[in-house]
Amino acid sequence: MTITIALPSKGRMKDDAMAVFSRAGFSIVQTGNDRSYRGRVEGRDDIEIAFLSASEIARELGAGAVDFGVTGEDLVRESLPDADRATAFEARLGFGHASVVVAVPEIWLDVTTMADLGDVAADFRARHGRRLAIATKYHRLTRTFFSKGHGIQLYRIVESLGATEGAPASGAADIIVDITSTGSTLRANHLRILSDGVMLESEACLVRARKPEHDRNPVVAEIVAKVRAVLPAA
Ligand SMILES: Nc1ncnc2c1ncn2[C@@H]1O[C@H](COP(=O)(O)OP(=O)(O)OP(=O)(O)O)[C@@H](O)[C@H]1O
Ligand SMILES: O=P(O)(O)OC[C@H]1O[C@H](OP(=O)(O)OP(=O)(O)O)[C@H](O)[C@@H]1O
Repeated sequence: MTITIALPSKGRMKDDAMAVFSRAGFSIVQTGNDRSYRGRVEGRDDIEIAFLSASEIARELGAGAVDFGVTGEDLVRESLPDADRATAFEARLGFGHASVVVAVPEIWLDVTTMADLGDVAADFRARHGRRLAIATKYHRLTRTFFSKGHGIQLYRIVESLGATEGAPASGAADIIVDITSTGSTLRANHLRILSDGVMLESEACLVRARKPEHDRNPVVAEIVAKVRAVLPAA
């Protein structure tokens, strides 16, 4: 059985993922040209590489269409209803660090915690005639964090696929849930992270699709062991 590893098809995440595999002894060559979405590992015809977008990798892992993937934990948890049942996070790779956060306009001076936000949400309709609107592309993570984590049920999610931080200023939403790394986009848009508003601290991970046949496949164990061996001790 050939083992398929899905790697990000572009950007720093692609370069960093290829570098980890190379250090682990799997030297990846893109077949065809630079734009090709297929690759192989030098000297190994039992491993196949697929280059996909980071969010596609999460979905393909969920569908079991690939055996391994390198992608952000945020995308796996957002894409899959029961990420830990469908996949195994085999290694945290030490790059692609970003946090998924709840951020409110800086001028909401008396809203510093999720409990404060719960109070705002509870009487938002009475005050404004509508529910609190949250702009995000992280629907599943937001629902879980707000409803299960903090008992906040009164809100509406506004789909946002880009420039999410601009939504409060444009009036498209009241607050946001988005990814941040340096925080500069939030600051530029006069938004502030709630003190307990970090939903997930994500980074790129080596993720395995859970499949029964992996248990007795030495190549699966080899890939996990060799990648783990080149990571700095946690
Ligand atoms: N500053 C950052 N901004 C956005 N994503 C980041 C940042 N730092 C790390 N990441 C991580 O990178 C991943 C997203 O990568 P990318 O934008 O390439 O994915 P994608 O949304 O699938 O791409 P595409 O827009 O082509 O569909 C996420 O896991 C995210 O956590
Ligand atoms: O905290 P910061 O360092 O300012 O980074 C956060 C920003 O980076 C991402 O945008 P990016 O353009 O990288 O990707 P996206 O638009 O696909 O989300 C993200 O959506 C934020 O807007």
